[in-house]
Amino acid sequence: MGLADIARPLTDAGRAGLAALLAAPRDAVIALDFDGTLAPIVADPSRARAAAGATAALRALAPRVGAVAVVTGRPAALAVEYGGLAGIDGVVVLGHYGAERWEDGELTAPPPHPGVAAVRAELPAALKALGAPDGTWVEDKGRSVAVHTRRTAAPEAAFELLRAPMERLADAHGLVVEPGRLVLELRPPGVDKGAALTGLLRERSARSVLFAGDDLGDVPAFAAVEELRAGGLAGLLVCSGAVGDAPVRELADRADLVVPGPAGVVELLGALGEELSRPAAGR
Ligand SMILES: O=P(O)(O)OC[C@H]1O[C@H](O[C@H]2O[C@H](CO)[C@@H](O)[C@H](O)[C@H]2O)[C@H](O)[C@@H](O)[C@@H]1O
Repeated sequence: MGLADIARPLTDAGRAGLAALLAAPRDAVIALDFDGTLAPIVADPSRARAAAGATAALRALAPRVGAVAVVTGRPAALAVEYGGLAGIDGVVVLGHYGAERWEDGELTAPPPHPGVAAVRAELPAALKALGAPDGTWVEDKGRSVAVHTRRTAAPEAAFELLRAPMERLADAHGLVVEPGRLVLELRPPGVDKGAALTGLLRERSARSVLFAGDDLGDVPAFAAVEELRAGGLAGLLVCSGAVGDAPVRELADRADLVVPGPAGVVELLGALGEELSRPAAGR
């Protein structure tokens, strides 16, 4: 299947975004979330890896566009490792929702927020006192901690049980809760994927953007593209419709294009790469 079969945006804005990307790819940024978008969702976060064909598709696209970026809640170095991104020239990784940046093998990151150490110390007793069910699991991400409920017997109920208390614990230490797919992440405030993406687009003087995401943490990036579109940037918003979990309604409703999970994202990226490898007027 070619790009015309795979990428049929439902909106005028999305069609304009795709057209602008194809007309002037070197002025375009392709920005992608990691978990649920480039990598299928799995029960153990340490086993998440880029979907089959994702790394090859990014390798083919990177030299043809202004920039390829991975914008993720993951630590940047982990996204590089799990995504097989280390050898791809021109890829930027904005990790921890934009607090970290990895480029050309160099990681830049601010000092850790002191509230994270405090939460890390208090969390085991807090979860016990709350009666967190068996299977509740804490992922220590260094700059944040994430409480996962996917491996409990009733993941949604466990998520709801823990949500308000985790918000109180985060607040007590100057942190915020980032809710995601059966995960409550306690992290420093002041960054989000919208600000991270906007900064990158400005830095690269981008004239078009494709952003693909699947989860609540991607909503600020969708909002940023919507706002930038109002100011003249062309943009295509892609929802990676979850395979397994229900899609995040807010993203699916705001997307110009919904694709079937990471396999669909890879298919889209592959078709874009193929299209951009054809000789065309103006490129
Ligand atoms: O911004 P992202 O790249 O989407 O990262 C957000 C969170 O993703 C991870 O959790 C999710 O993926 C796991 C592995 O597939 C899955 O087990 C979990 O249920 C999902 O919520 C990651 O573990 C978190 O640290 C990220 O914040």
